[in-house]
Amino acid sequence: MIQSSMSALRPLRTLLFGEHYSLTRFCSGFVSRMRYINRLKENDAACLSALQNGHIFLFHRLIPLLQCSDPETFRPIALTYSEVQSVLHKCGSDGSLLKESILIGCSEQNHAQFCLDVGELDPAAIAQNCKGTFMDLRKAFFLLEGAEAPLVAKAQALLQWHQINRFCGATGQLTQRNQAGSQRACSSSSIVYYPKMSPVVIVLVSDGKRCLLGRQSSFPRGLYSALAGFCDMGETLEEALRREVAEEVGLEVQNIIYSSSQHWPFPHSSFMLACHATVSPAHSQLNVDHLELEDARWFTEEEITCALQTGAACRAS
Ligand SMILES: NC(=O)c1ccc[n+]([C@@H]2O[C@H](COP(=O)([O-])OP(=O)(O)OC[C@H]3O[C@@H](n4cnc5c(N)ncnc54)[C@H](O)[C@@H]3O)[C@@H](O)[C@H]2O)c1
Ligand SMILES: [Mg+2]
Repeated sequence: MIQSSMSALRPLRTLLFGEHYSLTRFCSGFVSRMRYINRLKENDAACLSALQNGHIFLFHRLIPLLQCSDPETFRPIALTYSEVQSVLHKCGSDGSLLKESILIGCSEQNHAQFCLDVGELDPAAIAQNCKGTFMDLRKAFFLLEGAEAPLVAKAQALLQWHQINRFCGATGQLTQRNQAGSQRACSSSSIVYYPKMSPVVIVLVSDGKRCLLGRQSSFPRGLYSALAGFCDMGETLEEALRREVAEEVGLEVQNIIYSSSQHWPFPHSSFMLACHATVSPAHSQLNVDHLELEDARWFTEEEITCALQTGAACRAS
């Protein structure tokens, strides 16, 4: 009975997932990778062994090493442990730096992935030996392959967190990291520190026909964005959203709908929570706080479509 219902499902499976679909592999691959990463965070010896068989992405003072396949596409360079060891030796390091690698994930081929900042070494020599180029992440972010941008962003965020959290806030003593780099602990206070993200709400406000975008004076010329702001301690997502829109443009929003979330590495890790919200057309008069925003305006769908298509600055009439 079970067998016959399974075979009845086969055409549907093939339709959904293709000829090579395997239920066992499809379900267990993700689960086993997540459990593997979790185990590496808790077991220093297992993590060290995974590093020796894993892939390592290099950074220099938080700038990722990338390979440019064509002017529009960049990819991070995945090096093996022995490749990094050889590059470090050529650049005058004894290789002990490798132990400072930080776990960032696990590839679909089950290779543990790590990042390492070689900030003390000559970047030109490293780049030449690896046939890559160090490129500021802000410039490279939108040129990276879809799945690789979040991995590089996560790596940079973790490296930065370790660099600025070397001391315990309670005792002033140096903290020690675990092998995976998923935490730092102070042996005097027993406080364990975990990588931190600040929750930020970002909201597209609509009056039914137009949507509201604003710009800070620090934005590149012509760039407008949905309104955003940090959540305060004790606030819900909805409270933070209502407060930010009220502060920045003087409107009271309704009908808040959560849309999606994203880690944002700049300048220090934020956890962006994206929402939609509305105001009634009768209450859409803006009262911009110019200490926070240089400008905020209502834009029609045609204006936004045109700006996105041409890549030009989005200008209101
Ligand atoms: N439209 C946007 O502004 C936009 C778009 C994409 C990403 N972001 C990200 O969202 C973040 C927040 O947006 P914003 O700058 O408009 O926020 P905001 O409107 O809350 O104003 C920033 C100010 O909030 C204060 N603040 C409160 N909590 C803070 C914290 N945890 N970290 C730093 N500052 C804190 C500081 O005084 C800071 O100057 C930005 O740093 C940026 O990385 C914003
Ligand atoms: Mg803001």
